[in-house]
Amino acid sequence: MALTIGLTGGIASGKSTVSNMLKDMGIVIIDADVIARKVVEDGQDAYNQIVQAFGEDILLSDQTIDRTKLGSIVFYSEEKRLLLNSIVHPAVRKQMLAEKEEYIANGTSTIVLDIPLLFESKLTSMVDRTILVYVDYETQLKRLMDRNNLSKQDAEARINSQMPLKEKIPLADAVIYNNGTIEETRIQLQALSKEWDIQ
Ligand SMILES: CC(C)(COP(=O)(O)OP(=O)(O)OC[C@H]1O[C@@H](n2cnc3c(N)ncnc32)[C@H](O)[C@@H]1O)[C@@H](O)C(=O)NCCC(=O)NCCS
Ligand SMILES: Nc1ncnc2c1ncn2[C@@H]1O[C@H](COP(=O)(O)OP(=O)(O)OP(=O)(O)O)[C@@H](O)[C@H]1O
Repeated sequence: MALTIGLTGGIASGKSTVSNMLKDMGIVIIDADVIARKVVEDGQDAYNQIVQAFGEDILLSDQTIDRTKLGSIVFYSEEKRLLLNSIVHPAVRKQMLAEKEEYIANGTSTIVLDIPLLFESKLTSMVDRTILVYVDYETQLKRLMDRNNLSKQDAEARINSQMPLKEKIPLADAVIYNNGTIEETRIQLQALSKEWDIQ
């Protein structure tokens, strides 16, 4: 029987770093962020709904969604964020489930769903077990500011739009602590892979 694992964390906590390690081990990854980009491409239902809800001001000259602009709206307004979530999340969920079922039908033994908002959106029923990639707040803030070239204020707005990582620890079946080096993270993942027979 297939094992479906939900990989979660916070923004810039190291999910992609861990999911790339899993990919290198040959594990199948379904990435919610990648799907969330696809379902808002021009011509998709969610695209039309976003333009209707947020106006044409959030479009770039090539008619694609200006993600920086939309981000600067939704990360500073819970109301707008919930509105965007209500448009995008059902389409993401549907696509993730379809991909998961296809992999299961093809006999894949382990499937990892990389979902940043797994706990916030109460999606744990989609998976058998959960892994949290944890970093402390200061490290998360610094890595996010460096990676996305964000001001402290913008980085904090993004972090604060999610459930605090500390509150996710008791909700997860396993925690990978990513404050240290990449190598230290890899060692924790290898130990967990052995324990859970991830292959
Ligand atoms: C707001 C948007 C336009 C910003 O785009 P941008 O390219 O700058 O960021 P990207 O999509 O790569 O997301 C980066 C990270 O931001 C965080 N994040 C994204 N959306 C949200 C949200 N609605 N609430 C909390 N955190 C979020 C996640 O940790 C994600 O990994 C975009 O994130 C979006 O459309 N979000 C709504 C869909 C969503 O919730 N996606 C997350 C997983 S389904
Ligand atoms: N152990 C580590 N040591 C140093 N830098 C790290 C470590 N882990 C991750 N990083 C860096 O921190 C940043 C965030 O990591 P990563 O992209 O893996 O996070 P993420 O959780 O996938 O983020 P998001 O969901 O926002 O895309 C990246 O620039 C990455 O290179």
